[in-house]
Amino acid sequence: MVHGRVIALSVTDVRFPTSVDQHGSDAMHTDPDYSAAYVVIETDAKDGLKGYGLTFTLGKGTEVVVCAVKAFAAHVVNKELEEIVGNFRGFYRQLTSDGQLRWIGPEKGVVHLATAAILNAVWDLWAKQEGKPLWKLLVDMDPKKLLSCIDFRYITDALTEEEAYDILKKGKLDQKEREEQMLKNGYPAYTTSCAWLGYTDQQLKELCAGALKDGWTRFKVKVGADLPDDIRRCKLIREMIGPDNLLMLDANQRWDVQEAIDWVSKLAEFKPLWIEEPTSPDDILGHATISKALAPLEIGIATGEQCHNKVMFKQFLQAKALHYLQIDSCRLGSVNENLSVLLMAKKFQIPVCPHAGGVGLCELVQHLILFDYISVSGSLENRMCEYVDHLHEHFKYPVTIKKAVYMPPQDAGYSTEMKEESVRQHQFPDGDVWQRLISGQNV
Ligand SMILES: C[C@H](O)[C@@H](O)[C@@H](O)[C@H](O)C(=O)O
Ligand SMILES: [Mg+2]
Repeated sequence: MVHGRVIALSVTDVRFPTSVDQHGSDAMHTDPDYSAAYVVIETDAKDGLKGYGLTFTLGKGTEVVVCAVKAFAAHVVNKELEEIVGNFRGFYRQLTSDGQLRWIGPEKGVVHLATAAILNAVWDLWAKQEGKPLWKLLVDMDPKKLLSCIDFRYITDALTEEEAYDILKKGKLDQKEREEQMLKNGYPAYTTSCAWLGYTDQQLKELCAGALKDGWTRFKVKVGADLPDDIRRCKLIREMIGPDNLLMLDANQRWDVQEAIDWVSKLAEFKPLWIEEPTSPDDILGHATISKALAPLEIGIATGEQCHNKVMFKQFLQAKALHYLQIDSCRLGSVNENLSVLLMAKKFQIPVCPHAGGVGLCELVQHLILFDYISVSGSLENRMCEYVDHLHEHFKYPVTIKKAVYMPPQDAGYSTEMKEESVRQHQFPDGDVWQRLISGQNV
């Protein structure tokens, strides 16, 4: 049973200067400082457990999200935890329907990122109080209880609560076997760490050679800024990984619709499995057009890391505008909204291949994809979870990757907790790391 009354919610602006070495760089985000609005929830319960939550942001964006989290705090503080998770659908609705904050969303952008950070902390605390890793809390949960966490408003034309219940009931069959399989073999992953856009060819070669040695067989390359560069880099990486390993491309929204079709056609010889975010993440029909045009080349469309909410995912699915659905643990309204998207993907038979990386995204999303496999999709076909090898050392319960698979986390919670020392040092602008940078150079 959950217990305790929330007595405090704090939020910290935590930033890592990853742009200095071009880690995380792509065709649109050329100077990304991986950052998080980091939330801690305390209760008056005697167990002393705290809930930790975050949303992933980049540099300056963090201060705006921090402001939004503070604006939401009154909804959480002084509430009994039981009141929150006992009617989680209602609480989700309460946050997303705040009569004043809704105007600057609704359910999208900064307010939605803030909602994610807060609710991620609530889920962490819930799982900790139950003494289970979050994926296991979800796997063990009764379908009716799971459904009571989801707000179905706006999606019932695509997925009714009854249909969702049937999916979850079927998901219970052979669940135990799939759980054991995950505990033994882990969940398949791909790596993006070898080929950020700002890396030199030499770096790309070295990182790729290292990754192959570590057993990686699936690689994502950033493209979209300069075609001759893309051709050279794709050729290099395809030569290194050979014809049988998988190659994915990510343009991070760089092109117009026709431009995307023309550009990707010129990279078809490198046999990419998918092109990710070829155009504006909001352009559902544009993605559908690109998808049709690239079908003869057998290149799929992947998107989702900047898909605002379940309504957009619904339309992407209805319009047949994507082949690989990339949920994000911090862009949607936490586990609650992600559950609805996993269920819609199951109904539309589209594989979920989560977005991860950034700071903390691998730690969080591994729980969701494990639940998806064990209790919803039951399939590994065309499925893999992104992995990026940065900043795990700042987490108290970092991911365990073994030979290119995620091994299920065992510690109670949502793996969201950062090391106190890391938070202190990277707090912006007062942490030591930033003070040193500010005194030495302009940031
Ligand atoms: C700014 C970030 O590193 C993005 O480039 C990254 O999340 C990326 O789109 C990805 O798919 O991993
Ligand atoms: Mg991407």
